[in-house]
Amino acid sequence: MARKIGSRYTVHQVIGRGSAGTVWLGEGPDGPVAVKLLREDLASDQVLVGRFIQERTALMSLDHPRVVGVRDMVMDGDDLALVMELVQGADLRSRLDRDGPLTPLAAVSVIADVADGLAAAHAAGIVHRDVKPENVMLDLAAPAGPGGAPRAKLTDFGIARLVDAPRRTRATRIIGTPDYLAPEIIEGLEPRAAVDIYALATVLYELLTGFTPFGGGHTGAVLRRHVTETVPPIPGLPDGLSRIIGECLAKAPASRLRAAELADRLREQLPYLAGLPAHVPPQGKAPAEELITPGEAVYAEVDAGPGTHRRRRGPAVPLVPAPSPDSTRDTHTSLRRPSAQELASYAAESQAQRREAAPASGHRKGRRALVRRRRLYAVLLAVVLLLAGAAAAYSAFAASSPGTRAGASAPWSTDPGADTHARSAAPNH
Ligand SMILES: Nc1ncnc2c1ncn2[C@@H]1O[C@H](COP(=O)(O)OP(=O)(O)OP(=O)(O)O)[C@@H](O)[C@H]1O
Repeated sequence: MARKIGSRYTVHQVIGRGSAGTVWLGEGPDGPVAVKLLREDLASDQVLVGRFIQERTALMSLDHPRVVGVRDMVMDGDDLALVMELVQGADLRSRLDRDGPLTPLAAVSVIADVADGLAAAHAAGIVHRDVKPENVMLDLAAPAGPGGAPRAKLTDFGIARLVDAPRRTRATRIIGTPDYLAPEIIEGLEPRAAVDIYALATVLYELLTGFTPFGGGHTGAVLRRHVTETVPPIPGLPDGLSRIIGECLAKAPASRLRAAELADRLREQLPYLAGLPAHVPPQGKAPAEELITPGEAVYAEVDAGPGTHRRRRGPAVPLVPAPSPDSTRDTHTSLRRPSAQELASYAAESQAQRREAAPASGHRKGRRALVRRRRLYAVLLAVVLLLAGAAAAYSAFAASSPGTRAGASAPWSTDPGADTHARSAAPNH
């Protein structure tokens, strides 16, 4: 059913839904467009509308081949809509869900494209703040890139800020998608360009392996890992590419590469990636799932504006996928920011858990096994001594009491009444 949006656009059919609204296929004066109609509750928020007007110029002036262009921003009665360039293709999440990890060549080519888009945005002073596979469109109408990889475009620029800032971004809350959140956001710092680099490196990791480096399990566990854990290495990757991923996932924002540098460094890697196969994730239980502790429930508070907290698209579990109902990924969530003490306690807890769970060196592993064996022997010895003592005491008692001999089966009865009855009845026999 066709519907008018403002005086210039008509939308025909829904092509996608996200947390902020519905995306429609539409028609404008210059041809086909994609129109994102924001949710009603957002569209009626006066602060958001003000922000919408404020951001209009910045978002519309971001013009780059690796960014999905915002053509117009429309306010019409109850409708608040972003009119975008229509991309003939699919988002990267759908591609990943359908086909699994990409070959290293395709993954790096796609991420280099997105880094180009980010470089343009950062140069214009715009931080995306919600880089994730859902927000990368694969442009299937464009000629393919290196190794036949589709060209990529980053979309949803400024949406996280636009939609979330007016009502929810207080000092105590975190806005974003947990798997891709840079540690400084969790620690309460103002998100700068480096948060996009961290998120993009997380996406690269996910394209290569099929899972995010710190995702999986309870949201609190995910946040803690971002702050305290080191990146699990990807086997079989050229060192140069592993180094790039490590630098971009550095905990300190200043240590990360800038977007333009990242794009260049990734393209330098392309010759070394030709012919490398896509990663096949092993099956089994994810070690990170075992690291989740009950204390992490303090993070569970979620701002439940309609649609702001969605769980979907299956598990994003570190190392191997685990079909746990708790391991689906939150997308675009508003969370309570943990206090410094909570983070510190999670850090300490994390180290302790790591000592327990991480593969130990042969020496430490052997020593722990020895200590465990000794403890087991001590417990067994104590049980044997106790039983021997009890048996001796019983034989002494049995020898000195004829009444007990008469009701010999009674002391072993599981019925306390039977036991009492046997002993009290014996003298009458
Ligand atoms: N410019 C576009 N051209 C073509 N399809 C688009 C365009 N923008 C979005 N879509 C489609 O609409 C779907 C929903 O997009 P939307 O941006 O609303 O949500 P999302 O990014 O998937 O999730 P969230 O908003 O929760 O982060 C996308 O998955 C994509 O398939």
